[in-house]
Amino acid sequence: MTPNAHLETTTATVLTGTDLVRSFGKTPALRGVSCAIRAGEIVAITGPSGSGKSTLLLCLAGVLAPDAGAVNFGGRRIDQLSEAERSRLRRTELGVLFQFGQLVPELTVGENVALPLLLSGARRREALGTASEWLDRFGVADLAQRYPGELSGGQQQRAAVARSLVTEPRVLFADEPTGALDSLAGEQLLTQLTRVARENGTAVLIVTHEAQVAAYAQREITLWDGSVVDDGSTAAPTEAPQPVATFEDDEEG
Ligand SMILES: Nc1ncnc2c1ncn2[C@@H]1O[C@H](COP(=O)(O)OP(=O)(O)OP(=O)(O)O)[C@@H](O)[C@H]1O
Repeated sequence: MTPNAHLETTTATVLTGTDLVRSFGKTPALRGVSCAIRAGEIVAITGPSGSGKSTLLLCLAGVLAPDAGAVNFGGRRIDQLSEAERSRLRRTELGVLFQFGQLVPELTVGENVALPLLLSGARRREALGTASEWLDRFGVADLAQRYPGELSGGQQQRAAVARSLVTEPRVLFADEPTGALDSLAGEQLLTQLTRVARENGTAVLIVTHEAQVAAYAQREITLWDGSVVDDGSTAAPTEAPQPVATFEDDEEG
């Protein structure tokens, strides 16, 4: 066994927030939040209304700048990037999904899903082909030619999820993604989203106040009044150090 063989079984951290502070006027939303997200893990951000969940998500996604603290993604301080650089990152390596998927009503469902690829310079035919594959993964490929207004809420949100994953981001940020859906449609969406994310190795951060939604996550980060009160790290496999081979072991072996 090599001295660092244990590292090969440790899932790498893909995103970290360190001591994040953010206020809106005199209202503190985050009071020094730190968290680490590993590649491919599905994490729920929970807590009561106003505890800072959405603010944390938006800071980690590079949508909102923290007043203090750092956000590291893939070795880069994304809180220090320009707006143009952050928005490029959100078109490529980070995906963002909101409660209402915000499909563009004038575009077909297929065009909507292809949009992030088109904005990144892909050819129309290829982008539509890839979009159709992603719609298929969410069971709505037959709706590609329709307009968003002709779809149910659940179908629209599945198309929005397909759009948020079409660039195969390393992290998907989802704010109350099932909040506008009935419980059956919400469960279908979460089942498909978590399955596809696992298949692709995409980490997913889901802001939710619903226990049923949090149950789909491997770990729960709980906020209270702008602070983390529990980050589920006792349940996380890499937080508890495992016995590893020492140099002495190697010399003996
Ligand atoms: N754009 C804003 N302008 C002013 N205050 C804001 C803004 N966004 C958030 N806040 C305040 O910051 C605090 C945290 O809000 P945030 O939306 O992050 O909480 P939340 O846990 O996501 O709440 P909810 O579950 O109700 O969506 C709240 O006091 C909220 O009123």
